[in-house]
Amino acid sequence: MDASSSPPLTAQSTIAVELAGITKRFPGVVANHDIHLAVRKGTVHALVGENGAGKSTLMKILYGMQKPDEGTIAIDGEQVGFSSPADAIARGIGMVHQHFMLADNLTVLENVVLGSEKLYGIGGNARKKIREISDRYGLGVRPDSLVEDLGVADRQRVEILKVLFRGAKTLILDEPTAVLVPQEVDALFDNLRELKSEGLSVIFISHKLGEVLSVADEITVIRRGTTVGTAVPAETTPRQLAEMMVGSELPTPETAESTVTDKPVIEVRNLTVYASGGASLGIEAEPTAGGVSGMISPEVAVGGEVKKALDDVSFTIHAGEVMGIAGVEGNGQTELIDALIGTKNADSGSIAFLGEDITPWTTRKRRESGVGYIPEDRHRQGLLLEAPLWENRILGHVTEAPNAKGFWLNIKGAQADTRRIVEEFDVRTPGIDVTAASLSGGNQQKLIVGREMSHNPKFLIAAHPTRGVDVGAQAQIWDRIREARREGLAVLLISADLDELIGLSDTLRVIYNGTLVADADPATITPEELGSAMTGAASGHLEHVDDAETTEEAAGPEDEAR
Ligand SMILES: Nc1ncnc2c1ncn2[C@@H]1O[C@H](COP(=O)(O)OP(=O)(O)OP(=O)(O)O)[C@@H](O)[C@H]1O
Repeated sequence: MDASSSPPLTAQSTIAVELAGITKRFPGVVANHDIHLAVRKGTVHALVGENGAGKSTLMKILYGMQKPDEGTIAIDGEQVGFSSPADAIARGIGMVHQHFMLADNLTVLENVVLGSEKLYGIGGNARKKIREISDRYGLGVRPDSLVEDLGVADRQRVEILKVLFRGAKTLILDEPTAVLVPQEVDALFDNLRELKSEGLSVIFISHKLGEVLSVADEITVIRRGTTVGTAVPAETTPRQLAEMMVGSELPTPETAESTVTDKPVIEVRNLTVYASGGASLGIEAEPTAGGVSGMISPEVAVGGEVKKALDDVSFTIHAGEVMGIAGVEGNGQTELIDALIGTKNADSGSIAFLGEDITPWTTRKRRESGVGYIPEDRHRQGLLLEAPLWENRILGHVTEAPNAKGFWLNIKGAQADTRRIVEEFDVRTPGIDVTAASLSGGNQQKLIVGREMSHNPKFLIAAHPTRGVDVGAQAQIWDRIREARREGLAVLLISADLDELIGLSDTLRVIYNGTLVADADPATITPEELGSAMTGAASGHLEHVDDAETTEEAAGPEDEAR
C-alpha cells in the first residue's frame, strides 16, 4: 500500500456523504441496525462485511432504491430524503451494479444517453461530452463502439462513464473486480485514482480484502447489520480485516495435498460447439435447473455465419482431481459448461462419464447419474428467485432423495434437508419459507453449493463457486470441495478469481478463443502470469497443449503433490 497517495484523513476533510443511524428491517431480519458511514471527498471508501452483513441494503438506501426505517442521509452536509434512484442521481450519487446493464446491440453513445437525452441530446453534444469525460478520467471509451464488441473491462468503463455523464460525484461500485483479470484490476484502480484526484468519491464494495487494502483510503466494516469499526489500510492486514468482519480469529487454512487418481471420470474428446446453439440430436428442449436447452440449428444463425465457440477441445478429469480453466469471459467457457451439463448439444466430438458415452443424454439423466452443477448465473440458472428456499432445494433434483419418495415428491424431506443445508452451510436466513430473492447474494450462492454437494456428485461442474461469497464462507466452500475430492470427486472449476483457480486446482488450463491453448502448474504460476496467458499472451511458464495425448499426460496422477 502506498500510504503517501492517500489524502490525509483529518477531521477537516470534507464529508461528501454521511449516513447516520441507519436502520432497515425486513420481515424476520434487521438488515441494517444503527449504521454509520462517512465518506470523505476525494477518497475511495471501502465497505466490507460477511455475506448478508447489510452492505447492499445500505447502498440501496443511499441510491434511493429502498427507504430506511430510521436514520438520515446527508450529502455535502445537507440532509436529503430519496424516494427513487432519480432523486439520488440528481444529488450526485451514481451506482455501477455488479451485473452490467448495457444493451448489447447499441453503441456506447446510445447506451450512455439512454434515459438522459435531456442532458446533452443524442447527437454531437453528447458525443463531445462522452469524449471529454473519457479523456478527463483516462477511461479510453469510444462513443461509437458497439457494446457487443467490447470486453468485460471496457463495458465496466462504459458503466462508469454513464454514471459520470449523469453528474455523479459519489460512485458506488458493487464488487467491480469480481469479473476482471489482475491487469484489468490495476487499470480500474488507476481510473479510481483519477476520479479521486478530481475530487470525486468512490464507495467500493468487495470481498477481496487484498484489493481493498491496496485501493481504499478508509474502510468501514459491517458485521451482522451494524458498523463495527473503521480501518486505515496502511495499518491493517487482510487477516485482521477478515477477523474484524467475522468477529473472531480465523482458522489457519490446511495445506492441500494431491488426491488425483488414475481413474478417468470425464473424458472429453474433440468437442466442438457452435456459438449459435448447435445441431439438434433429436432431444426435446427440457426445462432443467440448468435452464431451458435452446437448440437453434446452425442454419438459423444470424447472417448464416456459424462461429465455433468451442473448437476441438479434449481433456480428461480423473477421480480426485480439480481441473481449473482460466480464461477471460466469453472464450468458450459457457459453451463448455452447457455441453457438459447437456443444455447444449455437441456439434462434434464426445463426452464420456465413467466410461459411458453420455453425449446424447439429457440434462436430467446426467444429473441423476451424478453430475453436480453450480451454474455461472445463479439468478437465471441456479434458483427460482420467487420460490421459497425449500423449493429451491428441490430444483434440479426432483426425482432424487430426500426430495422424492418413489414417484412422489417428499416435501417434508426436502424441507428438513433445507434446514440442514442452512445450518451446515451457514446460510443467513430467518427461515426456509422466505424466497430465494430475499437472501443476500453470497447466501444464495451458499444455498446452491449446499444443494449440489448434498447429492454426492461424482463429477461437479463448478462455475464461479464462490462468486460474491465472503472470505469465511469461501474457505468453507473450498473445504467442502476438497473433502469431496478426497472421496474421489472430479471437478471442472471455472472461475474469474485467479487465487481460487490456483489454490484449488490440481491441473490448470487456459481457454482462449474456444480452444485450450496452454496448461499451467498451479504450484508455481502467479495470478499475473495466468492473467497474461488469458489475454492471449502466454508466458514462458506455460506449456503449449497440442492434443488430447499431451492433455492426458499433463492431467495424469504423476502430477507432483502440492
Ligand atoms: N428485499 C428483502 N427482503 C427480505 N430480506 C432482505 C431483503 N434484502 C435483503 N434482505 C436481508 O437483509 C440482510 C442483508 O442483506 P444484504 O444484501 O444487504 O447483505 P450484503 O452484505 O450485501 O451481502 P452479500 O455480500 O452476500 O451481497 C440479509 O439477511 C438479507 O437476507
